[in-house]
Amino acid sequence: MAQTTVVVPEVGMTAATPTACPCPGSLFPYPPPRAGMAVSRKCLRAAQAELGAGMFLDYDGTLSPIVDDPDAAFMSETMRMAVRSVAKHFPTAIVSGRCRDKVFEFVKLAELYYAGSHGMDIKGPAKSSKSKAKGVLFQPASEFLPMIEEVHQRLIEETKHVAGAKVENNKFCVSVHFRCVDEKSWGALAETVKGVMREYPKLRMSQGRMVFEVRPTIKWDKGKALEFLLESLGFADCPNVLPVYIGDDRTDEDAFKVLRRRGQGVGILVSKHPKDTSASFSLQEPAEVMEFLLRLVEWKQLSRARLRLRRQADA
Ligand SMILES: O=P(O)(O)OC[C@H]1O[C@H](O[C@H]2O[C@H](CO)[C@@H](O)[C@H](O)[C@H]2O)[C@H](O)[C@@H](O)[C@@H]1O
Repeated sequence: MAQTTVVVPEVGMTAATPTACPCPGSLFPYPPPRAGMAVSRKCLRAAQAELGAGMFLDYDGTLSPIVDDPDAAFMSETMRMAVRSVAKHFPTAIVSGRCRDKVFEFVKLAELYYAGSHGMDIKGPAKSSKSKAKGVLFQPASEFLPMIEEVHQRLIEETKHVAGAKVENNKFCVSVHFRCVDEKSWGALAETVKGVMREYPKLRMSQGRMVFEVRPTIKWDKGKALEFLLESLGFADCPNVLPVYIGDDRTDEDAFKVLRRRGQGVGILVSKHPKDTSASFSLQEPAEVMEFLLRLVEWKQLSRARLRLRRQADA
């Protein structure tokens, strides 16, 4: 059954209900006073103690700033360098609503894992990697490909009269963007999309940041993708592994919930505004995400150097 959603602007949907940080020993509640560096303490401690960690990063709004044109959501070269550096120390995955090929075109790092289409298209690193899950490929919604292609065409046809609307094919799901649509037409556009959805009971509609997202009703989301990746990486039952998931959107909440339920790792919400969230920490914007990643790398390098010195002294 197609899900119905109410159109709300992204700022308007915030709910000022800060969640207390669930991590024992962590220093700052959500949202921290100055999110930027506060958030990194627990992760840094892990890096320092030579514990393993896995980085799971959403793309839009997390690694790249939100822009009007989805095809122009480029990440900066410095952000790319930060992600590349972090991936040298921790297995790193991009978990995005975008089609996997498209997000790879933006990120351009072959050594990462990519989970595109909200986790419905997972692939391990192409480049030589020491990782256990190198050859992994998982597509739980492949039977929906023809239906998604059909609904994509239908949505293009049905929304072509709405100025500013843009339909994006994300392979196992479809996005209908309304960021550039006049606010007065949002309701009508939502009705049009819902009308098409009624013909496809095996698909459902949800709402992201100024976007309607159409996808299969299967029980698969970014949270399931995160669990799949943790399993593939051999991290599932390792208390000394600290997965870090960073994301800005409603769909990232599924991943935050997984971490909370498992009592493993930390979820970090990227938002300038307080929101209802299952994340434990927040960063305000992609620039802070970059700073956080670089700090993590710095501390990891420092801890390695410290360990080397200690070993030399003990020898
Ligand atoms: O899971 P994500 O990587 O965050 O992908 C979610 C959607 O991101 C993109 O749309 C969003 O970013 C666009 C570019 O900044 C912006 O114009 C749009 O309003 C946002 O919703 C992407 O285009 C969608 O297909 C993804 O589903």
